[in-house]
Amino acid sequence: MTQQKRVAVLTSGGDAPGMNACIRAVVLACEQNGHECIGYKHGYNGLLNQEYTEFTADIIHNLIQQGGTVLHSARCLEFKTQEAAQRAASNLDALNIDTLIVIGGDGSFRGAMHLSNHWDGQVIGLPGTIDNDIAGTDATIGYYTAIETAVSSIDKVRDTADAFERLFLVEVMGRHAGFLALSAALASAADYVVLPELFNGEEETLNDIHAQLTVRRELRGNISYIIVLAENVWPGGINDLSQRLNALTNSEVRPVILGHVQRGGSPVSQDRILATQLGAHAVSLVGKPVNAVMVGEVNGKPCEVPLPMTWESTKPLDESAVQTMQALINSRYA
Ligand SMILES: Nc1ncnc2c1ncn2[C@@H]1O[C@H](COP(=O)(O)OP(=O)(O)OP(=O)(O)O)[C@@H](O)[C@H]1O
Ligand SMILES: O=P(O)(O)OC[C@H]1O[C@](O)(CO)[C@@H](O)[C@@H]1O
Repeated sequence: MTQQKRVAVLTSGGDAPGMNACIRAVVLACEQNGHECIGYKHGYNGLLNQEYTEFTADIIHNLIQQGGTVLHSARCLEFKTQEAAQRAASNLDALNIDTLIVIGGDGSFRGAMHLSNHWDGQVIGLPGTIDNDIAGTDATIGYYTAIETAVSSIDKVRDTADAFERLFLVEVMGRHAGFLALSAALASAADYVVLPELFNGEEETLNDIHAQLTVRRELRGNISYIIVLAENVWPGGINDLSQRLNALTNSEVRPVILGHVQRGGSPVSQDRILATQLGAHAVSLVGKPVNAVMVGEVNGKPCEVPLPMTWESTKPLDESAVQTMQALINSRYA
């Protein structure tokens, strides 16, 4: 028989499809285990301003398929201060909260750790970000949906690229990691992909693209060419790369920034299932002697990882995906 606890949940940092599915799982699992559950709104701002909501059956009804987050999200710079963590701790104590569940990215986990250093309660993180840049979990909630969104957009770009036999540059999100760009490039059969993890500098990249494109044109004539560019890699940004490619390849180059579209939309099944399993597992830890951990998933099984590990280790790109990419995309005409 589990002891009844009071649990609070919040979503923080960039929103991700599946955050709602995760909130739903947390609320339902709490109900199942006899815990009470409240939701703080607007990320850590809600914790500082004591802005929260009691969950009702209405809030979680039909929630699993909705994009965004019903609790809203925020980036709260103030939370980095000692005073903020102390205020958050006393706000949690005032509501007799035993466990705080934070759904967010590595920044949100740093915030969770910061709070944990000032609060006696239990803190559990759940990985929610389209970037998939969190060590200790194979995937993050929202990543799979963002891949689908990027791929369906690139498919559309391809139609017009083909019609005009143009070179297109498509910028994909991911902050400083290339997971989303690599997966989107593989699934959309892009012709070239520029990733932060494998970036060898501007000149080398330009020459490489030029060499690949030249062989391709020799073989197939003046056909379309799609380059996926991970955001924040190219020092001068996508327009600079576009102009330089234009001059170098004597081609009409069009830059497309997919942007925040990648954060929206109804979560795909993989994100719903991941969110549901991780949310339920987090609640199974409530009241247990486990603290300041992220609940992630490795090889299909939930696992607990100390929060600092999630940002102190750098998560590598999947090796076999990189090999496939090198064989079929970037070094196709080697
Ligand atoms: N070092 C820190 N100490 C305390 N709080 C932090 C720290 N770093 C981040 N936070 C809190 O976490 C919030 C979210 O962090 P951040 O903006 O980096 O997004 P994230 O959680 O990494 O998600 P995403 O990368 O998907 O946008 C910050 O706005 C801040 O409130
Ligand atoms: O919505 P904002 O604050 O512009 O943040 C954009 C960043 O957030 C993310 O969408 C999620 O971390 C990144 O991919 C992107 O770099």
